[in-house]
Amino acid sequence: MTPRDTPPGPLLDVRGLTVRTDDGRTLVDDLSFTVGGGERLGLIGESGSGKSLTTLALLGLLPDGMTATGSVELAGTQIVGAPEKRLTAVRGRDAAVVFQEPLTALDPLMRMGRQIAEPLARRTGLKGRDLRTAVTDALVRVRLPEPDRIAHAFPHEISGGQRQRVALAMALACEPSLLIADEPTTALDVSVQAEMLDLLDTLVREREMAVLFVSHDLAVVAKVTDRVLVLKDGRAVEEGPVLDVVTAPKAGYTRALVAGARKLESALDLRSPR
Ligand SMILES: Nc1ncnc2c1ncn2[C@@H]1O[C@H](COP(=O)(O)OP(=O)(O)OP(=O)(O)O)[C@@H](O)[C@H]1O
Repeated sequence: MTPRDTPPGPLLDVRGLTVRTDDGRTLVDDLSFTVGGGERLGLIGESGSGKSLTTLALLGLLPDGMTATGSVELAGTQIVGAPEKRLTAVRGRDAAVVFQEPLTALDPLMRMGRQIAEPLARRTGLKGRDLRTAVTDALVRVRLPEPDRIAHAFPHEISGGQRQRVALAMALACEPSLLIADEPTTALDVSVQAEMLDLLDTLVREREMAVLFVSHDLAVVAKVTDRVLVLKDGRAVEEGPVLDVVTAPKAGYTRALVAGARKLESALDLRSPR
């Protein structure tokens, strides 16, 4: 990871984050949490609990008709209320996001190689043949076979699992300090899911990158995070080390989540020591 002049304190410091619609509905309610450099936090809750809106608010990407209040400091930059120019500088460099549906992040009319080349060129200044080599390397690093074929393909010409790897390669191309992964495996087949989780785990570990991992699936979160924050109806109901929350959940809602978590046992067995 390229060292940057980041101020002391957590990499991501969220205080009293609240998201309201223009017609007065509160969808995220007074949320506070931190993510330190290299730390992995899981954000968990069932559908509609406010996970996606929280991640969008962290990067100033809320849809029209919604407003965030409170404070989100990312690597020392205040995101809430920041002008677009400041947000553009932060996105990709300090935090990059991988969404559930990679097509959200990919331009359907641009070959995959060019899409990865753009952030790579911005960060490294590479051009021409060197840039092409760097693109191939980035595709190899996310374990894509036939990187040259993938680089020449359009998004619809490769599989969903391959697209998600390309989206991950794009997110990593800027070497962000924080990777936000919003249900990155939910749309994938179960076998592909496990590979993707393993890949994500390895790549962020190598880079000592912090991760905010968003999922409705406690088993998945238990595999890849250190700490977990449980959301219900836009509010935090519980937070703690993932093993504590899983083995001794305090809130009734968390207890129900744990009871319902499929394959939790096997997930914990597979959890690699950190
Ligand atoms: N563009 C929008 N306009 C109005 N309400 C919205 C919008 N997007 C989300 N919501 C509402 O905000 C609440 C939180 O949604 P959010 O998408 O953050 O939940 P989530 O936990 O990410 O769920 P899922 O796992 O299904 O994506 C829900 O009640 C949802 O209906």
